[in-house]
Amino acid sequence: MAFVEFRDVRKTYRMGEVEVAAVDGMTFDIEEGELVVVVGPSGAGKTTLLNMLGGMDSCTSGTIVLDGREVSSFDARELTYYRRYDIGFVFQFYNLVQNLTALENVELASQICKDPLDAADVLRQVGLGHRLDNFPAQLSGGEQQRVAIARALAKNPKLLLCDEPTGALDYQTGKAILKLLQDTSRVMGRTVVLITHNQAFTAIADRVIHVREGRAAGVEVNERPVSAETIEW
Ligand SMILES: Nc1ncnc2c1ncn2[C@@H]1O[C@H](COP(=O)(O)OP(=O)(O)OP(=O)(O)O)[C@@H](O)[C@H]1O
Repeated sequence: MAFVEFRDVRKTYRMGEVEVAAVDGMTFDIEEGELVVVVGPSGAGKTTLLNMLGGMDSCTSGTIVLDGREVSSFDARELTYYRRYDIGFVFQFYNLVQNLTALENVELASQICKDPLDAADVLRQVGLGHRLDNFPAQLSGGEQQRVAIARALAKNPKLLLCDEPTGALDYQTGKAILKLLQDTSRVMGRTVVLITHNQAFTAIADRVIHVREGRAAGVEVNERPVSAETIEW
């Protein structure tokens, strides 16, 4: 059994008389410790996929399994625990609490977890050891995204889910964040799922899931992923 399994997963939204199939029979596996890039055009179903994997949305049919547990059969209470204990989220816009320091932002997340990592240690790991006491407004965009990544990692999650994490960053800063996410998988051994519309990111992934019209149109295992520093777009 794979670490993550999606089996014929569907998500339909009803808008008046019309039903929209945001995800329309999606099947793929993810192995533990992989960096996975989910790529596809706007409207393909990437965010819907991520929301279901992260327990923020439930599927209409199909099966979703993480680490041997059937997430797709969880009730609302189980989903709350799942989001809290098992999943770390990183979004395009960092969503930090503005009146808390970098350290306090990370500690806030650790406080709701069972087995959190030390907040200062994780901030040092993401290269922010010298910024612990700064407020978000005193940090650059890239530094704020590092805090957001530290906040997600401090929960010691089974899965780190990232939705367009470089979308608001300039080219060089975006590359540095990609490198950090790649190291999060390679060095720290975390399973990282990154969604993007940028095809260039596929070169750094262990596994690439191409999403088109609500389906996994192709899944590639990349035998030789390149370092995030070397890609260009
Ligand atoms: N809550 C909703 N209600 C109705 N339709 C929705 C809802 N969420 C998503 N959709 C539709 O489902 C489809 C897939 O949307 P989704 O946001 O998953 O795509 P995406 O690949 O993440 O796109 P983008 O790259 O633009 O964020 C789109 O046609 C979208 O309009």
